[in-house]
Amino acid sequence: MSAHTADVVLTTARYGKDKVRVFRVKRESDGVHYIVEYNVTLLIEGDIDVSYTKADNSVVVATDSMKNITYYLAKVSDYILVPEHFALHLGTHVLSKYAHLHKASITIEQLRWTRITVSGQDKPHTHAFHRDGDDKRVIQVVLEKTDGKSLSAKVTAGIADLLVLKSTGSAFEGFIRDEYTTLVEVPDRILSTSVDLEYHFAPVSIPVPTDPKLLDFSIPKNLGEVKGTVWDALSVAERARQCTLDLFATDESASVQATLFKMGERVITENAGVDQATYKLPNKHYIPVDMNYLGVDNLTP
Ligand SMILES: O=c1[nH]c(=O)c2[nH]c(=O)[nH]c2[nH]1
Repeated sequence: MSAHTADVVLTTARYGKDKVRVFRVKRESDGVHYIVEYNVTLLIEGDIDVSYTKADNSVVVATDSMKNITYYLAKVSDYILVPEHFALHLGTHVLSKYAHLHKASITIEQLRWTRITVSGQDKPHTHAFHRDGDDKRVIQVVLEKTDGKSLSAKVTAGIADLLVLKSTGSAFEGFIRDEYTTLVEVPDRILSTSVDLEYHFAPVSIPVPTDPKLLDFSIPKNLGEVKGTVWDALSVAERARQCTLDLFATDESASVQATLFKMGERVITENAGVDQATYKLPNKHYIPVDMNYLGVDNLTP
């Protein structure tokens, strides 16, 4: 809202449902189960001003209905196992169903569940899983109506809370020394951070579905031809996580900044459809305790 002396106008309006918890088991005929756990946020925009300015609820899709739509699609969508694709399906469904809505923003946070490998068995278990990390996949999809026949889709994906530490292979030297500097230069230090990554896929266009059940959302069949794009989202996510860990482990780090840039470079060069990457690597300090007063050197590794 913006205020003037004479009147107050509504400039933008957006609402929706936060943290819809979704857990889906996909049972294959060979007895193998696939599971996903998501926290889904769905926000919508469109011709909804009168619900704010005139108390007219006739344009309001209840947030409770948004939760039900999310549950319904989680049950019936073929795309549930890939959060980027599920978010595209959910947004496409909502914008096709409600003509007065123009824009949908979906965020999905995916929790880790990895198959247990039972001692003595060569294959991972068919239906038992463990949480093998606190890091999450985070997906954001913004879908907007363009010409009535198609939707423009901006998809970003990434990682949150991937906690890493290395006990050597990291230096920090040569930085500005002036009257504010107390930090000691070190050729070798412990480096730890909680990795936060967001990468942008090149924008895509999605046809508006014509099926009465609005479930004819479809993605290209031949994933081989789309390596590194949004249609290859699971492999992109695996490569992004693995190259982040690889670089963190192997880079002789001159600084967080220099290591961060190398990570971003790898994410972009390994994935043809990714045109931008943003890392946040907050330094988690492990400062050695000075024990020289006890005659013990704890400052030299
Ligand atoms: O890799 C680092 N970059 C910095 O900019 C910085 N600043 C700081 O105090 N320690 C570090 N480490």
